[in-house]
Amino acid sequence: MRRAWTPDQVRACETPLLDAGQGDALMSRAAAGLANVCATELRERYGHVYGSRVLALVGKGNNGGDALFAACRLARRGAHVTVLLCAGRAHPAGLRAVRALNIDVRELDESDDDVLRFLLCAHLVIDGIAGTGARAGLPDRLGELVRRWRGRKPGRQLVVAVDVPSGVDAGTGQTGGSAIAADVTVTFAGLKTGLLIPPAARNAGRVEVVDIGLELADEQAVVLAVEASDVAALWPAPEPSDHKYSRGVLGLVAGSARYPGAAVLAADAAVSAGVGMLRYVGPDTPGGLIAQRSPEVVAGAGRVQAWALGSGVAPDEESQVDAIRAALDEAIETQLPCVLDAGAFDLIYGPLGMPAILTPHAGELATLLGRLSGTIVSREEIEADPARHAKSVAEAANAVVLLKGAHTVISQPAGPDYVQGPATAWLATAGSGDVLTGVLGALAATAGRKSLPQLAELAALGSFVHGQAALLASQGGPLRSLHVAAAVKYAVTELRVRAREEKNVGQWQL
Ligand SMILES: NC(=O)C1=CN([C@@H]2O[C@H](COP(=O)(O)OP(=O)(O)OC[C@H]3O[C@@H](n4cnc5c(N)ncnc54)[C@H](OP(=O)(O)O)[C@@H]3O)[C@@H](O)[C@H]2O)[C@@H](O)CC1
Ligand SMILES: [K+]
Repeated sequence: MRRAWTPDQVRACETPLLDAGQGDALMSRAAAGLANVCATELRERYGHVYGSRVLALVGKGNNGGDALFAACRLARRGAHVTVLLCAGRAHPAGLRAVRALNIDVRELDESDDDVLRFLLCAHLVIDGIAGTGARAGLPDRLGELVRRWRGRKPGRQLVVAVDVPSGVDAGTGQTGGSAIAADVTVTFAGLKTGLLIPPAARNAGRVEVVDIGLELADEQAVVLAVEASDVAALWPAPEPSDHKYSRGVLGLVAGSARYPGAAVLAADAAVSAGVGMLRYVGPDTPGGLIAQRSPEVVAGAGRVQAWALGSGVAPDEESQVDAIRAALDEAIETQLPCVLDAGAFDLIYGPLGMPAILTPHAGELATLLGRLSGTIVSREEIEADPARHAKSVAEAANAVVLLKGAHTVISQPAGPDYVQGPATAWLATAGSGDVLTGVLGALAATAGRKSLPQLAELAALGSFVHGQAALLASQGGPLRSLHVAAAVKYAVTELRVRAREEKNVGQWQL
């Protein structure tokens, strides 16, 4: 599991060490780790550190201090370093260190053209303008220069952000008007929440964590992300004594004569994800299509361990809406977990009476937010701060909210958020959400876990595996949602087998 902490949590952890006079040591470790990553990246991209042109953008705080000391280390390894002071002042000891090495130090009072020339000619730009102490957005002139640089940036140029890309809010993940877009972010002690939360997560690139001797407690992390190594442990697997009913039965109310494909995709995905049994509730079309593709699916309602409701159901499909309503009533009575999508959202007017995962996209979240809390927000406002708005709906509906998007944000009323990054942009295609509903439904039916924190973890797991299945189905090119549904089985199997092999290798090495 990847874990992230708020800047305040990291600062609280730093304070005793700073009080004990270890601030310089912390910065020295941070700068050494930063310089090492820069050197490795320079070697990988250009073959050498010696002779490469490095530009360090330096702000007035400790983030700039890290960049200055790292610049010294790279200069000692033969890089041609230029320092651009972006705020007039800079970390005094760091500045003394670069001056002692005769490193070229410039100020932002150079002409725009000169600054752009520095930016465009560097092999490596180190972004030490601002870190955890920063607000979202860059100051006006700097922001404009960064925008112009981004428009003309050479493809091979490397941008390494120090701790967080400047211009992002390290806590909330907001970016304001302008922010640095990094290829790599070298962060210290542990991930800051803004490195996982969109939109800032898009600016971070690959994130490398440098150990500087701070111990952040795993259980206090407030944003998490499921990764490959978690799947084997978390994915529900049958015991030898299990049968189809004890594994878990999923009830699916989805699709309609108008949108039959949603039901077919959700059913395919649930079967592929390994549900004990699937009961499909709905009209002959799409019921007949499902039976043809998946003869193991049982038609009609019956006892289930979870419901997946609403994909491909329009508000005027009365029989399907009634079936959803009946399933919700049963779920409230027996506290069955439900996965609610599309057509099911129209039936939510307040806190839900059963454990549930809602799977809206930004537009549907805006509608839910308006209905549940009277707050009117646009789709764009949600995309600018998805974590906050997902949390509002999670609190108002007392449910887990999985907000679909390139980054998937999973929020719950009390407990950590999860953010799953994009596996492949090809997944942005019709039917993706229906496949996800099937996967989440299968997980809810078979995991036997239904507290909201457990459902939030399952939602993150399902989202991650959905992305891995998309990677298998895509192979770097266009994909079909049917193939993603089928690939769920192979994604889970591959990740389980890989975990077993790694465990065996580990034992052998011991
Ligand atoms: N503490 C430690 O032990 C360790 C800390 N470490 C490092 O310290 C970093 C935190 O340093 P920090 O607290 O000095 O703040 P920092 O992020 O450098 O800059 C804040 C200054 O920038 C300004 N500013 C604000 N917003 C801005 C914006 N959008 N764009 C531009 N400027 C902006 C604002 O000034 P203002 O504009 O308000 O006058 C403020 O004074 C941390 O990320 C890590 O790298 C490591 O060395 C490990 C040990
Ligand atoms: K930075």
